[in-house]
Amino acid sequence: MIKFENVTKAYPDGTVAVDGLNLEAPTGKLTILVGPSGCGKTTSLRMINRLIEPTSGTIYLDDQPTSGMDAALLRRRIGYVIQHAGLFPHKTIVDNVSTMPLLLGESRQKARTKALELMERVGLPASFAKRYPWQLSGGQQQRVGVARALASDPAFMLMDEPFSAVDPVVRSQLQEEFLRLQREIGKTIIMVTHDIDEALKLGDQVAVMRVGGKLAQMASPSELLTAPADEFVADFVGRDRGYRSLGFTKTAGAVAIGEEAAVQLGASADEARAKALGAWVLVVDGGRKPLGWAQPELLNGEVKRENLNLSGIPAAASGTMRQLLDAALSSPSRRGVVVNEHGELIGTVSATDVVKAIEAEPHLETI
Ligand SMILES: Nc1ncnc2c1ncn2[C@@H]1O[C@H](COP(=O)(O)OP(=O)(O)OP(=O)(O)O)[C@@H](O)[C@H]1O
Repeated sequence: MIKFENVTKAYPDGTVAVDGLNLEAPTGKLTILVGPSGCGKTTSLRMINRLIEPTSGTIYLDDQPTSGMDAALLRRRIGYVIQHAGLFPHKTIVDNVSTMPLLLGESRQKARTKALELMERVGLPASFAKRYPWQLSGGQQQRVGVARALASDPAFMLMDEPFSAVDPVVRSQLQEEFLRLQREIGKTIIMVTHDIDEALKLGDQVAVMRVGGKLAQMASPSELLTAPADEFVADFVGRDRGYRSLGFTKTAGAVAIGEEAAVQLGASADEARAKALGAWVLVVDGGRKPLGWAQPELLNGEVKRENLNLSGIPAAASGTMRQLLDAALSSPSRRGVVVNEHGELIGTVSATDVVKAIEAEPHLETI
């Protein structure tokens, strides 16, 4: 656990960057600090590993005040990932990742083996080991940054805008991978971002800060969306709150899934016409994985890939109401495709049925 108790930081020029911050980041969870530019997020983070010393108040690491600890030893217990990865430019990737284990006295061989394991874990091929940071893309450098922070197997991690220097597609990929990794490693993490969507997607809990370094609200993502503490938080969390909060509402059993008579790729136009409901028929592969929708009236012979409309986004039966609604709305037939954990067709849902389920059960279990 990382705990802030009444922590204030006033810079020598009088700027109060953080003002009486009380906050607890629970063990094994990902806590996100989010807020507008200049609200004191980075200052708060850097006070934890004492790159910045608080003016007053106490920060605890598992109930021990950090002020009494040796700063260098403290930093070894805490992994630190920053924007642009902050890699050593003159060191190879494997040397970057093994820096900390070497510092901690591990043999070269062991540190190297561990570094290669970690590289694999964050999705970097071993062939990158001998490259230098400038030979990697921004997203790959960020992965190295994460691997390096994990190298000493710290219980705590601080991450300052770790995914902000890459394009939106890579960013989303890195976020997904990171979530998967965190599910395995369960570190106590505090991450800073200015992006509320990132905070809501990744955080177990989210602390919204306002300029002047005060905590506006600390809550789970779904609570922030459904019960913002005040106008500032409501504004910061942004529009589409009702819709976005559905992203935290499980579908499990709440919406009836209808049967959908699908045809396989290569089926005749006659079969497609016979099985179509309205203008559209769903097309699956040999393993019953949905491929897209076809309009039998437009078919010239058998169902081919080029006949398929691919706009529908299938939802997992175990997913959220938002995914289910999105599946229905994105489908050209307006029937949202629902799949099992192997991606095989279960059936379809209509937007009306999803909305009915939401209305019937406004307090469905949230994630
Ligand atoms: N060394 C310093 N001396 C004086 N003021 C500083 C110093 N470092 C930061 N500040 C000020 O403290 C406030 C908080 O800065 P901080 O970097 O913690 O904000 P932030 O929320 O991380 O911002 P951003 O999202 O823009 O990175 C800002 O007003 C900033 O200008």
